Amino acid sequence: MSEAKIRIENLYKIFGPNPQSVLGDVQHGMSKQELLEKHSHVLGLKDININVPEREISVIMGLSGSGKSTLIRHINRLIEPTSGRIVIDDQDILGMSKDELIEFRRFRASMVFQKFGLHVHKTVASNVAYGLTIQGTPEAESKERSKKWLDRVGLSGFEDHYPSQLSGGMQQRVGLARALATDAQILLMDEAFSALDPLIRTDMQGVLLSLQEELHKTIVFITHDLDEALRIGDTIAILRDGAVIQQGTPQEIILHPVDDYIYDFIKDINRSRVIQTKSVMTPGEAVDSSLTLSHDLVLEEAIQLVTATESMQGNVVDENGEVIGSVSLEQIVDGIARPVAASGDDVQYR
Ligand SMILES: Nc1ncnc2c1ncn2[C@@H]1O[C@H](COP(=O)(O)OP(=O)(O)OP(=O)(O)O)[C@@H](O)[C@H]1O
Repeated sequence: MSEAKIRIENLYKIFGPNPQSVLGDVQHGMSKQELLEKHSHVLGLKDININVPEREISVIMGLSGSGKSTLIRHINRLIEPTSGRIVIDDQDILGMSKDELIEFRRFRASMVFQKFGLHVHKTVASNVAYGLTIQGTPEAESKERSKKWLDRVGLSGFEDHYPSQLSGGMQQRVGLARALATDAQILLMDEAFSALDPLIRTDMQGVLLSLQEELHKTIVFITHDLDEALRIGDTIAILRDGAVIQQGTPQEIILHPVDDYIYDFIKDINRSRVIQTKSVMTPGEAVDSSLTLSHDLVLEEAIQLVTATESMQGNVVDENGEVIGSVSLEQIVDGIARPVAASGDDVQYR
């Protein structure tokens, strides 16, 4: 895993007239419900500790009201914490002056919003150039960069259109181009695709993933949708009532849900499309089979290849083509059928 670009440490956020007066109670375990009933304060975030690795997509997932928006808005200090630290590139952003903060938002962190946040009276090209204009970039250069990013998100030819002339999916492409045009290393995406129809949404996820293969931004992506989280997240943190219940890679979360709450989230997913060969294989030496399977091949595809062999097994190779283990038909079927730990042990939920 890459180094942490953003470190969120012991972060608490309490909404209400006097958060400091009830912070101690929350730190000693007072629940969200009790805090509301006894002290009329709302617990937004509770002891959040998350490392956001550089050049990866970190998904924050949770149901409505779990604290996702509150959390992402701390990263560019649209919200001030009650307590805790947010360290970006080894700098505690809570110590930034007003000017440093403006600089940070202009050059280092861009945001993509659920409702696109476009200027309705500006053309598509001006919307994309907006961040560059406030950075002080000369007009000709802004224009050129705006055009380049519109090309990259598949909107060349739409420069002079207005947002209302575009579909929702196209408007969000403009939102994405605007965020990318500033060259900020950090992208904060708050339910960025949630307002889109399912097919367009899947399409936008593909656009983001293919751009990311080349750009390697540090992306914090908020969603309430598990399929989206599994598809785009290098890591996922799941929030409930303002606290992180589990964080890990999609494979870890599916194979090792820490409790019933997480299990309820994952139990209906199509495991064969998410679990990869490496997660069910026996690590070690090659077995007698002419079949090689990539370590990240999903089980749905692996099962077809393995059933076509005589020995009903194959060797698993890493990205360099080196054998790292083997997998049998039985292991694949087991992985698809029920939750198993990477070790092959059954997972107990209670
Ligand atoms: N300004 C505020 N004042 C009081 N309570 C707030 C404020 N902002 C958020 N909250 C509360 O904090 C909790 C977390 O809210 P938040 O909006 O971060 O959740 P969310 O997971 O983003 O939900 P959604 O998906 O519905 O946007 C909720 O209980 C919410 O009511």
